[in-house]
This record gives sequence, structure tokens and C-alpha cells, in this order.
Amino acid sequence: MADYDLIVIGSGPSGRRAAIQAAKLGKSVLVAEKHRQVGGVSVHTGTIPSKTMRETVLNLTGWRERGFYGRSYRVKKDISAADLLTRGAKTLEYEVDVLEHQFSRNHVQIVAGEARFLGPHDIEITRDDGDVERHKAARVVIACGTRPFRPAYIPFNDKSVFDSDEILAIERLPRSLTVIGAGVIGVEYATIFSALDVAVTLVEPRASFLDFVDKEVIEEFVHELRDHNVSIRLGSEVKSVTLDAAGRPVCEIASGRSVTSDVLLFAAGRVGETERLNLGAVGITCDHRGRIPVDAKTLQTVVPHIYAAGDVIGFPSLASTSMEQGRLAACHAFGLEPPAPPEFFPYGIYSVPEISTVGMTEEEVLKRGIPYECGVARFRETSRGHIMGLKSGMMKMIFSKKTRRLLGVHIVGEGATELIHIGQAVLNLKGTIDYFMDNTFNYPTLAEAYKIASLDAWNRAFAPVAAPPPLPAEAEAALPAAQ
Ligand SMILES: Cc1cc2nc3c(=O)[nH]c(=O)nc-3n(C[C@H](O)[C@H](O)[C@H](O)COP(=O)(O)OP(=O)(O)OC[C@H]3O[C@@H](n4cnc5c(N)ncnc54)[C@H](O)[C@@H]3O)c2cc1C
Ligand SMILES: NC(=O)c1ccc[n+]([C@@H]2O[C@H](COP(=O)([O-])OP(=O)(O)OC[C@H]3O[C@@H](n4cnc5c(N)ncnc54)[C@H](O)[C@@H]3O)[C@@H](O)[C@H]2O)c1
Repeated sequence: MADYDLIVIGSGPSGRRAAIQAAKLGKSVLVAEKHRQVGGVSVHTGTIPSKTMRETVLNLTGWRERGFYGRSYRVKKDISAADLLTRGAKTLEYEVDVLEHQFSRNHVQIVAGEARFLGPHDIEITRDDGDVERHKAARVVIACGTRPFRPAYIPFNDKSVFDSDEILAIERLPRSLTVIGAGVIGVEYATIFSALDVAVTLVEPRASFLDFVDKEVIEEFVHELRDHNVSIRLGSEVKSVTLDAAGRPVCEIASGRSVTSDVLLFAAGRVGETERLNLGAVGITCDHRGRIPVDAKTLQTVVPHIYAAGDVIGFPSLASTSMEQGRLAACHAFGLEPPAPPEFFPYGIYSVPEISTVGMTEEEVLKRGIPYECGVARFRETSRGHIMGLKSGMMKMIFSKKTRRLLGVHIVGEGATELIHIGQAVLNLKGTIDYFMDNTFNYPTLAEAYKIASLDAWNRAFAPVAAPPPLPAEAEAALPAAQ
């Protein structure tokens, strides 16, 4: 007889949703969390702290107002690391409080300790003080997340060489920063620090970056980064990172060039937090990055009553998708057959400027051989953009020429991560260009960009070819007789 209907390992976005969904179905639930507070990477070192830091930087630097008042405009001079941390600490406290409340009012029991499997239904939890408790679970959701990938050749030292969890606790703002890895984390931090006037060099071994984003949007983004003095070194394999006599990191690139800076951030992916789960005891094997394979639809591992959700199962590794996976896993575990998730989910990159994307890129549409047309709107063409002093920002929409259906929306610029949801709704409801042509949008808004981009596409590919208006009688009479 099990002690709990469900034991969840980890209280990040996937664990939290799994636990509360099961509790709402009337199940007894225990969540094991090894960190001293609930919330996971998302609350403590990932999504929320990095987005709070971004918000603080944009506010204190006056970034959003610079289009009007000029590049030298600042709300606060001499911004310090402490300025950035204060707001982060408050947001964190609030998030943890809300989470604890959610767990308690849904009667989800939390145990602060590290969980490991003793057998397919047996979980051992070791508390910080060494106390050990054992429980039997009818079902288990592994929601243990990931930690930064830290290769041995990088001299992490907590002073000048950081991973993406540590950078949040930086004590002094550097004058220069090297970021290794132009993935989402690297790009977000590179641009956040650049907005603080830190001289940033972004080093990426591959010849391109953020390849899941439409190329035209990346071109626009790169143009913006260069304009803000971010130096981008693509195709630059890192040979070594050493510290010079002053303790400054020196990043040697295979081409022979090197970059020296006050601080270096290594952001080249994450690995599943699975080594200490004793998965061997239940017959689950992970891949080389510690990720657990699951059935994409049910989220079951090879052991049917053990589920895995969130970053530990790999792509797309977002808080947004992790939450849904946790909920779906709990639904399946207790006999609710959830509908298949919508075909497209949005991706938000909180760089400065932000990027958001949903559906197919132009490259993907081309590859699939779908006849298509694009429409583009520039935020500076919208009245809301004028009011906000926006000098940049664009939206690109892609439509099928055959079915008129919306295939993708790609945005770079202010508000991109909010605006994208209009496109997401139309896309997943299989809407066409006619939705945007026939509907009126609030004015002045940035959402007007949808109207502008659709009109652009309509003019190119969908407007009916009108017969020319009849000529006046005398002009008609002057025409040469038909042969
Ligand atoms: C810098 C950064 C910025 C990000 N920004 C965004 C963003 O803007 N938007 C977005 O959607 N996503 C973002 N993400 C991704 C997002 O944070 C993750 O997708 C999300 O946190 C994954 O949730 P999870 O539930 O899988 O696990 P996690 O949030 O990683 O939580 C796992 C929890 O499990 C606990 N745990 C692990 N092992 C055990 C064990 N054996 N016993 C008990 N507890 C255990 C850990 O302590 C942790 O609390 C960002 C990530 C990073 C690193
Ligand atoms: N806004 C968001 O939604 C958001 C923000 C941050 C992180 N995340 C999630 O967190 C996860 C991890 O992000 P990430 O940016 O660390 O990982 P990533 O895997 O997306 O990117 C890593 C980058 O580092 C490069 N790289 C890999 N190995 C390297 C090496 N040895 N030396 C130098 N460069 C190397 C890769 O080519 C890649 O460009 C992502 O899957 C992402 O979805 C999401």
C-alpha cells in the first residue's frame, strides 16, 4: 500500500504543476525539494531572476526612453550590482511565498531534502540535517531539472569566471564581459550587460546562432547588437580559458585571437540533474547530458508508472512548456487523457531587444516546399511606436499562398514576447490572413503591426487583380482599332 498517490521529485515549474494537478484530482501528493526553498531553477537562478535583472536594467538605465531623449539618457547614474540584486531578492521572496501558499492550500506536502530511488515505488529522502525518510509512491514524476554544464577546462572561480547560476550573485559590475555560448542564456545576459554599458564580446563556436529563429529576424537583431557595441565572434571555437596575472580571464580562440575581460560567463548548455537519483535501481537510462527519454505524448519513462517532465527530458527546456508537461504527466498518471498539445508553442527570448517567435520560419517553409508570402511591419511605422520613441523593431508574418493560413510570426523589438500571443492564437486555431484583414485593432498599439504586416502580404499575393477602370469615351475613341 503506497503512502502517497504521487511523489514528485523537484518543485520547479514542471514539479509544481504536476503536484497541484494531482492534488486537484483528489490525490495525496508529496514533493521532495533539495533546495532550501521551493521554486526550482526557474525561481532561484533562471527565468525569474534573469528577467527581473533585465527589467531593473531597462528601468534604471532608462533604456526604453533613449529613443526620445538620446543615447546618453540615464535614469540612474553609477548603477551598482546591489541595485540589480535588490529587486531580484524581492521578486524571489514574493514568488516563493505564492508557491508555498499554493502547495499548502492544495494539501501538497513538501519535504525539504534530496530524493533518490530505492526501487520502482520506493523513494528515500535525505534532509539537510542527515535525517532520512522512506516513502512508497503509486506514481512518481521526476521533475529534477538541470544544472549548468561546467567543463573542467573552464577555471570557474566565483570571482571572474562564472556559470549562469552564479552570475546573478556578481558583487561588482564589470567594465568588460566575455560570454561563451550564444544560446538563449548567453544572448540574454550579453545584451542585458551591454545595456549597462559593459563592453561585451559574445563567443560562439558555430557559424550562426539561435538557428530556430527566422534568419531575417536574426539579421535585424545582429544589426541592433552591433549598434550597441556588442562584439560577436561566430565560428570561434574556444581553445582555452586562463587567468592573467591580475586574475582577468583570457579566452583563447582556435583562430589564434584572444579576448581578455574583467569577467567571463560560460553559458554553453545545461545537463540533467539525474546522477544522484539512483535511476539504475528502476532501470531508467539517461543520455550523455543526463536527460531522461520519455514518450512524447504521455511523458512516461520506460517504467510506466514513473513519469519525467520539464528540462530533464530535453527540448524545448522552457518554464512555459515544463509547466504544461508536469500537468499532462499528472493527468495521464490518474487516468485523464489530455488532448494532444497544440502544434505550435511560442518561444520568448528576453534579450535586449527581445525576440519572440511562433510557427514556421521562412527557412522551414522553403524547405517544406510550401508556396508562401511574407508581410513585414516596422514598429517605427506604428503610431504607438512613435509615441514610445521606438527606432527599431519589426514583425514578420508568413502566410500560405494556397490556403491563406498563417504559418509563422517572428518579432524582434519592444513587447515581442507579449505580442506573439495574438499570432499564436490565430496559428493554432488555423486562422488565415483574412482574420487580420477583417478585424479592427486597438489604436494606437504595437499590435497594429499585425494589421500592417498582413496588409503588406495581402498587397503582394492576395489582393484580387482588379480590372482597369473604363477610359473616358473620347480616350476610347482615340485608341487604334483592334486588329
Ligand atoms: C538563466 C535562465 C533563464 C531562463 N529564462 C527562461 C525564460 O525566460 N522563459 C522560460 O520559459 N524558461 C526560461 N528558462 C528555462 C526554465 O528556467 C526551465 O525550463 C525551468 O526551470 C525547468 O523547470 P523544471 O521543473 O524542469 O526544473 P527546475 O526549475 O530546474 O527545478 C528542478 C528542481 O528539482 C530539484 N531537485 C533536483 N534533484 C532533486 C532531488 N534528487 N531531490 C529533490 N529535489 C531535487 C532542484 O533543487 C530544483 O529545485 C531559463 C533558464 C535559465 C537557466
Ligand atoms: N527565454 C527563454 O526561454 C530562456 C532563457 C534562457 C534559457 N532558456 C533555456 O535554457 C536552456 C539552456 O540554455 P543555453 O543557452 O545554456 O543552452 P543552449 O544549448 O541553447 O546554447 C548553448 C550555446 O553554447 C554553444 N556551445 C556549446 N558547447 C560549447 C562549448 N564547449 N564552448 C563554447 N560554446 C559552446 C552552442 O553552440 C550554443 O549556441 C535552453 O534550452 C533554453 O531553452 C530559455
